[in-house]
Amino acid sequence: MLLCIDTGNTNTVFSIWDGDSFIATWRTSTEHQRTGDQYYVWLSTLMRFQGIEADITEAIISSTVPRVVFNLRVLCNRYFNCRPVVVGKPECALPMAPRVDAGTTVGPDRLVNTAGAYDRYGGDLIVVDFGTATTFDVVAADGAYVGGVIAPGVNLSLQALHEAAAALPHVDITKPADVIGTNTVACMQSGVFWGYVGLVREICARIKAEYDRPMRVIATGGLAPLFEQGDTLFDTFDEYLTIHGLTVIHKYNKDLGTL
Ligand SMILES: Nc1ncnc2c1ncn2[C@@H]1O[C@H](COP(=O)(O)OP(=O)(O)O)[C@@H](O)[C@H]1O
Ligand SMILES: CC(C)(COP(=O)(O)O)[C@@H](O)C(=O)NCCC(=O)O
Ligand SMILES: [K+]
Repeated sequence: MLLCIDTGNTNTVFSIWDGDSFIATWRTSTEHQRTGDQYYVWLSTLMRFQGIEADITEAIISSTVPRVVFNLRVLCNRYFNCRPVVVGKPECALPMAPRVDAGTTVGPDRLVNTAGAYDRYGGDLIVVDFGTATTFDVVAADGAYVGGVIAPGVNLSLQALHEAAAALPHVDITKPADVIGTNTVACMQSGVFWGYVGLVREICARIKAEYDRPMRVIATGGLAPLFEQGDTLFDTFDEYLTIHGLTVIHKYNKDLGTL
């Protein structure tokens, strides 16, 4: 069975696959101090709790936080006796190389989203991933990542208001019914939520104008559903796009015979 690990700056998602069948997925916070042993205690407890007897023999890792990779490698080596494929490392081949400025390191999550989205939806896409940062990835007709946009994440924007202004509290994001807030919290939520709707709409419109071919917009990431409701920002919402991308890249490397 295959263990897929997707580490973002806030959360790390583990998922287990048996060939094309999805077995389970779990999420934990991303902390670079966590050791391989700690990951295993957490993971094996959840597996036992759900009665999953997974015989993990292969693993693939994508991490936007380079320093956690060491301990994730230890987890795979020590407890699953396998060498994980790490997206972004030279030994991990990609179905299509990114076409970006020389010397640019594209976030592995964006490469994974690109591979997953191309496999499921074909090319000419904008993938919007609502993570710690909100990324827009442009996937060309041939499936290559050809650039995009990085915007401050939704929660990051709220946190920045709280941290920079003495009188602004910590607030969770929600979709406000009205635009005109009648208290501080409602004003903040309105600013970030409706501001974000505008940000997504404007960036997608400008990408489409610049790209000059019809494109579809695919949304993913923890907060994407919040922006899905009632607004026509996206063509498709795909919660499991990144996980799917990891399975696609793993299969690609396996088929090459390099694993
Ligand atoms: N289902 C959810 N509901 C509300 N907030 C969420 C949910 N999932 C994630 N978040 C929040 O969205 C932000 C981005 O999370 P996530 O997509 O896990 O980011 P990353 O991939 O960068 O680690 C975080 O602040 C997280 O707490
Ligand atoms: C933009 C990101 C911080 C998003 O990470 P996330 O929100 O998933 O934690 C990550 O993709 C990254 O570190 N990228 C490197 C720069 C680039 O992609 O161009
Ligand atoms: K992400």
